Amino acid sequence: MPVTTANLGFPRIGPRRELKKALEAFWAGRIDEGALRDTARRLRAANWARQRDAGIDVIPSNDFSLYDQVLDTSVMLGAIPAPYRALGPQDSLAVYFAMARGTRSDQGGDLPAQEMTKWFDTNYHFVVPEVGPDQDFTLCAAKPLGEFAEALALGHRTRPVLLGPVTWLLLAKSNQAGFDPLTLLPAILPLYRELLSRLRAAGAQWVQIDEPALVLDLDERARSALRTAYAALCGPDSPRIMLATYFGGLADNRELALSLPVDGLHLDLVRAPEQLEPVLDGAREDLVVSAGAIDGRNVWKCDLAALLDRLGPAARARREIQLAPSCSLLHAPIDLALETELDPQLAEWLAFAVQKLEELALLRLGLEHGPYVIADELAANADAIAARRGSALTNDPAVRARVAEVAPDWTRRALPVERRLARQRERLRLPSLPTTTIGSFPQTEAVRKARAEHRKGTLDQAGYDAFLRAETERAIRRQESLGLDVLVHGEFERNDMVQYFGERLSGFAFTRAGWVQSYGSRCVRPPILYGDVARPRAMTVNWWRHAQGLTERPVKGMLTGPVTILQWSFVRDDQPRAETCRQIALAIRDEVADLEKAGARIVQIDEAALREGLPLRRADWNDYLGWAVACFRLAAAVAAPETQIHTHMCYSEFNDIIDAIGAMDADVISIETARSKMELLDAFATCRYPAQIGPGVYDIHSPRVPSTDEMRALLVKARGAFDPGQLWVNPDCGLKTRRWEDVEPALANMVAAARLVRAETG
Ligand SMILES: Nc1nc2c(c(=O)[nH]1)N[C@@H](CNc1ccc(C(=O)N[C@@H](CCC(=O)N[C@@H](CCC(=O)N[C@@H](CCC(=O)O)C(=O)O)C(=O)O)C(=O)O)cc1)CN2
Ligand code: MET
Ligand SMILES: [Zn+2]
Repeated sequence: MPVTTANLGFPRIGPRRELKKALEAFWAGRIDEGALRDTARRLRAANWARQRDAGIDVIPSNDFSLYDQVLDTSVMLGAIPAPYRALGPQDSLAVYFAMARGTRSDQGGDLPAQEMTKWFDTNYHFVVPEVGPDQDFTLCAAKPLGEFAEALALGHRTRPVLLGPVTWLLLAKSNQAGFDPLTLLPAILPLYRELLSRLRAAGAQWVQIDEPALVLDLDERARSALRTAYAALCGPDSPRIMLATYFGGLADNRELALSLPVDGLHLDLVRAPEQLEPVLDGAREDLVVSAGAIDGRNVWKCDLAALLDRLGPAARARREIQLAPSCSLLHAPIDLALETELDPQLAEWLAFAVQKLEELALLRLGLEHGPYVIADELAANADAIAARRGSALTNDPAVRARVAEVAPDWTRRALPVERRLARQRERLRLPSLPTTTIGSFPQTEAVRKARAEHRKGTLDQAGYDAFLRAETERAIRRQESLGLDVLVHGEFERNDMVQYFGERLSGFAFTRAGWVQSYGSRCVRPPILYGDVARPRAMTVNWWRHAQGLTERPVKGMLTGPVTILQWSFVRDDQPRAETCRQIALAIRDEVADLEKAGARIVQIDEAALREGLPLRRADWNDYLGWAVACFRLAAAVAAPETQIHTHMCYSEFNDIIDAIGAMDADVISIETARSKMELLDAFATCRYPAQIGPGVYDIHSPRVPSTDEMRALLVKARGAFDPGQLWVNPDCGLKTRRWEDVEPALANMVAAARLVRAETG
């Protein structure tokens, strides 16, 4: 049987972030819809051509999105809450972007954005579908059909990608307590059937339906929903269906998956290599097995020889095998060829999206015709793998020795939380319901321009520093006049909360163009953590000292925590993540000690990604939470009892990990709650969280300015769940993506709300 190559999805932002730039220009009114759609069309055409040129047989369509593929699915099904629906036709950009971003009052609207949350265990965010009991659905198939036709006209008979109905419903939230979105399955299946038959009529021979929910712990409802769904969707009117699972193994869902009448099954063999044999053994003979053998979530070159060995037997059997990345390449940077400044030795070890597709093509040649047809490439690949394994770059004996020295008391603070808080109260003398922000202030055009000029060399170090110091001073003055109680320096010197630290630690490398979409137009450039991590010198102390020197009010030292640095980097795969994380924790611990020595009374250690790093299967939780919490404590516990340790987390569902949150033993935690209207607080209240907590009252993901009343109502709700002395008042997250014009009135309203509630509480 032939071996084919397939891709599950290609990054859509463009090699130079063309989509980001076009979106932001459109939102700012600088370009019109036609120009935005032209850019989108050009990007799709270029992506299809690149995939074909790389040797990919099965190329996806409808993997493109102007914002998010889950939102695309909601709109396609007509799951549009009434206030947005009123803004225009189902497929209009007005409706689409209102759901994604909310509408601004100065433009005649005042709608909040829909909730956003993390896509499985990635740093990609999707817009959460919202449905209710009297939900009606209406199919608008323009996007998948349009993109299929567009590709066909360019000579590519693509395999359209659809998000599966069961995963879509499992990700949806109900707008009414007690309602289970999964009960809507019978209502959406006819729409999917209609869509499939129209795709088939348009010439699609296959579709890829993503059901990553199949790698989760599923209850019987979800399992039976999958059976019902695929019994309905597979049939003579549909194209053949490649059911895609990724981000983990099928494990106890394997038999279920194999019982579905689909034509193909995609497996993530990077996260769960052990599932290949049992699937091959258990599958119908005509089931096409898609082997997700190349890591779509990391940047390392594959080991070609090892993969030829592993996949050889499957390729020689009678079944059709497809070679693919483990998941969509959405999570990988686009093209290593754009990196001109990487250490050439390190560059030899890497593969980005384009290179990963080339690896697939090589692998196919090797499997089909024997390794000798790719002898040169195999030899080069083996050299790179061996060089990385043996390289001194990845091994720093001093770091190893220090990690070995860590003793249990390094992770314990000297006093229990109640006694620490008492001392901190004495020292800080804050009002009740103290107000603060999460750290960053707007990264304005001017800030980015200064940084870009500094990098290019047109602004010298002294000039750049002077600029940043002035910017920090302005932020301090603004916070003082807003009446905030605990201040921040504003993070103007940071390009990103992870990249900034990576750039100051050894063991990390950086790309020029290795952008990965985080949400909408927002991208990150995850550092590449290739070696042992050490901190050559203090990273933040001078900025903190400058800021604290400008004001009497306490300024928080501001650090990113070890788990978050780990989670948002491309991490070495030659040792356990826990080991790498401990090295980062020691570096952050030294920074905490230095900030304290410099006089910081409060140090915030952000662990925004702690929840996102949670394994998808419950059976793996304890192990992860054990080392992740220990790493946070290793970083924090060096602080004296009177130094207040804050932590911050966003988009976190804490209900099921609340014990671990408590075990972090922070003095204050700030969390995202505004969008979910304080839903999260129950967990903290029920477990009688002993420390202090700042539930976000201002949704910073949207440019909308929340009113005093609205934030006051949220605070009143929070006050019901906690002791008055326990609560802080703050936004959901940092303000770097916002403009001062929105931030100032919003924070003024926030301070006013805090004062109202203080007065009411007496
Ligand atoms: N790593 C990470 N993950 C996270 C978050 C986060 O802050 N960091 N926050 C949460 C939400 N996610 C977010 C992700 C990105 C951004 C964001 O604002 N990203 C910026 C880029 C930030 C950055 O790296 N900026 C650099 C580079 C700026 C830039 O574009 N420079 C140009 C040159 C510009 C010029 O020459 O004028 C270039 O490099 O091409 C800088 O400021 O220095 C963006 O997309 O616009 C916000 C939130 C969850 N995950
Ligand atoms: N201190 C960081 C900031 O305010 C925390 C952000 S969490 C994504 O931007
Ligand atoms: Zn945050």
